[in-house]
Amino acid sequence: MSNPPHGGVLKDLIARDLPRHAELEAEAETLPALLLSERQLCDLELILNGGFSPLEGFMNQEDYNGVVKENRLASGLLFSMPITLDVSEETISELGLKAGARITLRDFRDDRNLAILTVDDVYKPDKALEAKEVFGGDEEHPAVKFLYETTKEYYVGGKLEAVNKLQHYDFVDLRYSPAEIRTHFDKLGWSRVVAFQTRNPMHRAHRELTVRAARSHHANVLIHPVVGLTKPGDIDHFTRVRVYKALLPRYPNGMAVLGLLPLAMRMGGPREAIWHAIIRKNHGATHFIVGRDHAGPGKNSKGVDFYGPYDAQYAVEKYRDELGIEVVPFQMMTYLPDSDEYAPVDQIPKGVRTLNISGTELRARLRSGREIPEWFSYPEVVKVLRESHPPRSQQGFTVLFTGYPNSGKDQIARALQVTLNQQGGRSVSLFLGENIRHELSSELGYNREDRDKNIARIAFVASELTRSGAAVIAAPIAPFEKARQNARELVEKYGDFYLVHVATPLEYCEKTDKRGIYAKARAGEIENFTGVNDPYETPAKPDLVVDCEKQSVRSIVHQIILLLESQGLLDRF
Ligand SMILES: Nc1ncnc2c1ncn2[C@@H]1O[C@H](COP(=O)(O)OS(=O)(=O)O)[C@@H](OP(=O)(O)O)[C@H]1O
Repeated sequence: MSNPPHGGVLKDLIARDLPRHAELEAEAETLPALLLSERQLCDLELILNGGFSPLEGFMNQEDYNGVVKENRLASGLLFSMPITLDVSEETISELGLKAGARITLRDFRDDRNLAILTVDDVYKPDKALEAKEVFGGDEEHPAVKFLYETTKEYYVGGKLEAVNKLQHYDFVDLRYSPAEIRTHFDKLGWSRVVAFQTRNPMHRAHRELTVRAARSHHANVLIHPVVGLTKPGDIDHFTRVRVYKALLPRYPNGMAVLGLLPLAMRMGGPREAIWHAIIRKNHGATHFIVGRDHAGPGKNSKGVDFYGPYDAQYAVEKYRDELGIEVVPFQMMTYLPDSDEYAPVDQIPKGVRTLNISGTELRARLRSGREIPEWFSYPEVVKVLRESHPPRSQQGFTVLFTGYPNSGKDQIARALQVTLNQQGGRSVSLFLGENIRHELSSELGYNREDRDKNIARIAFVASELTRSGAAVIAAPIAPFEKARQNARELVEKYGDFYLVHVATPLEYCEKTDKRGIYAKARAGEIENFTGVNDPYETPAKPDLVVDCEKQSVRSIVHQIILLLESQGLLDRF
């Protein structure tokens, strides 16, 4: 038998409402509909499948106030995280949201009807209070930023009736609802289960920690990673799940199960730890590991920790009697090279040597292709990480040339393409100003708005190619600083971006113009011609400045190659 759910009854609304499916589906089609955001969908999924039991819907004002102020629902039951459905004033009037109204909640990805909400109340939350009480109030806290920047001004409370499950297309076999995982535990004959929450890849330390927890509590292990929303910048869940799958065979046979949790984390430290424990209890776990700085977002920009390292552990300890799931506090595990074992940091005798690789160090090693030792992680785990974090020599990048017409940027761009092709190892895409005007921007002219659009399109394509590991060489005029800066920001999400200012003087560009295009512009036959009757903004922070009047194309290309080499992009293994 698994642990009873929070409040005693698993609120599996999908199972409850299945007998009325046809009727509810028909009604859902007739009601005003609200398209849910990604975060709202995560919350909805866990309300519908009972992961948030005893909730049967989004919180009304009474529940919300109780949870914000004292971690309690109106019934008095412990609950630490506000689960609310936010809407704007326009949506309230568009959908006619008022007590008693019924609306359909839809999935924005496929327009499927997921649930019908019967409105209990519509209320305006005190965001400052929520920010302070629930998350600690620091304006840089990701959940506080989300609250102020993304969350709408009103909340709608009300119970839900389930119409359809959310559709998932990734790792479907590993997604267990609470009822499914409980059945699975029963099948395996597990009655004591210690759940492990994670939003990071797992290495040897995590395997040791979970096995120790299992050993000391005579339990089996549920590896229960979050695959909904985690902290921005985290390793994507596709990579992480492949890591967990690779790690699983390293557990003694039959000891551990991997199940994915579609939770939208808030990074709420102590509040979140209580919430996580309740969710795991609903999934049938009897024990829950709470580590150092559990669900904490780290430090703010001043280097101050959002939470103390053990705040989460104190919080769960405070409610231990009513949580109904035993919390297993854990210290960080550290490697002891002399005995080739892992031990909790607080149990290491003075003078014993320890080794550790921080997350930052790990990322640096992945980037450079440097060794990741077996004492830290398993080769099969490292292999998965390396596949999604290729070394610099296999990462994509973009070189954007900017300069006057006939500045020589096209010749340099072509020569650079040939040089990179000679080196091999990457696909190289070349976008000359005129090709792009022909293929991608044929309807655009040369006023500022159109030029900005042209550069934005080049940047979009360049960013996608950079993401997939290609080298992109683009050579538009790109006369405006803002558009160049936007291009940089977009590409840098996925790889390196280098701006090369081809600063050949205008007179020289004009003098050597064999196409006669400057002459036409001077004769008034071309409007908005850069350098003649349209401005060129000199780049404020180019990565390189070159000049075709003074330098040969060959020497300029060599300079660029040296720049790329210095950044590790041309290394060979
Ligand atoms: N009005 C006007 N101003 C500037 N350039 C003009 C104009 N009309 C046509 N051309 C020719 O169009 C070529 C491509 O321009 P771009 O797409 O690079 O311009 S921009 O970056 O969008 O500003 C560019 O060629 P290259 O310099 O060879 O790229 C110009 O020769």
